[in-house]
Amino acid sequence: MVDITFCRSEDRRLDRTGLHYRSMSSTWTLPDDLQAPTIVPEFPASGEPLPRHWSLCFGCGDDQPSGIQMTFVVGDGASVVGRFEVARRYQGGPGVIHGGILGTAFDEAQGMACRSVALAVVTAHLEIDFARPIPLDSTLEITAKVDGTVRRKVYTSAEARIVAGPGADPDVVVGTSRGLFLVIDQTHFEKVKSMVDAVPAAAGTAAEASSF
Ligand SMILES: CCCCCCCCCC(=O)SCCNC(=O)CCNC(=O)[C@H](O)C(C)(C)COP(=O)(O)OP(=O)(O)OC[C@H]1O[C@@H](n2cnc3c(N)ncnc32)[C@H](O)[C@@H]1OP(=O)(O)O
Repeated sequence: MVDITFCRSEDRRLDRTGLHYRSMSSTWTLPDDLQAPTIVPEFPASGEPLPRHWSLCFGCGDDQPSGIQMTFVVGDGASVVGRFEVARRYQGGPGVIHGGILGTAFDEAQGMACRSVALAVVTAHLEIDFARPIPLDSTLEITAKVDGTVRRKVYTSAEARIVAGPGADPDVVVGTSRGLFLVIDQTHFEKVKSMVDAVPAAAGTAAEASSF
């Protein structure tokens, strides 16, 4: 059997403290013309809750019972801190979170961080390193930030830690992510907004869907 520890190149190895996790990504580079994030006035102050962006969203919607219902507070600068419980229905491998659920959480958190610089964005590219198994029944915290912008492009990154329940250790990074989001305008959802759960008035309005 191959020991993958010895197959990793230097920049793919984990720091054993878990504190200084080095990215495994070979494709992600920040552009030379990256601009520092300019925070929009609508973004709440550090420590304030950041409301869900859409009530039916699988990541944060409180009218979406099948979703992971992440909650957020604003962090320092262009950052957010999101949390959710790793429910047993999110199981992938025996006893641990499904990778796609962790992907959802990163997508949601990095998208929410983009609200510091833009009113609406969509994900264009997302890449994840799964660093440690994440047990069911744990509470996962995702810290996400905007690293910078180039025109409509918003470059983000995030780290996940288990902060309560099985495996809790806030000093260990259990996953990391990098993502590119694109700022959109109201026309982006024009063609699909009538499809919103077939009952937009019950859980959110078409106007709300337009603003995402
Ligand atoms: C603020 C509220 C948000 C709250 C959180 C939400 C969390 C959840 C977010 C989601 O899950 S959104 C759902 C998943 N994503 C989508 O459905 C997006 C589907 N894709 C698209 O609609 C379009 O591809 C997209 C809007 C992303 C880009 O199309 P555009 O026509 O607007 O972009 P364009 O082709 O003009 O490219 C603009 C720039 O982005 C670059 N770009 C676009 N897509 C890229 C990509 N995939 N990878 C790398 N670069 C990309 C492109 O090269 C170019 O760079 P330059 O400005 O330097 O020339």
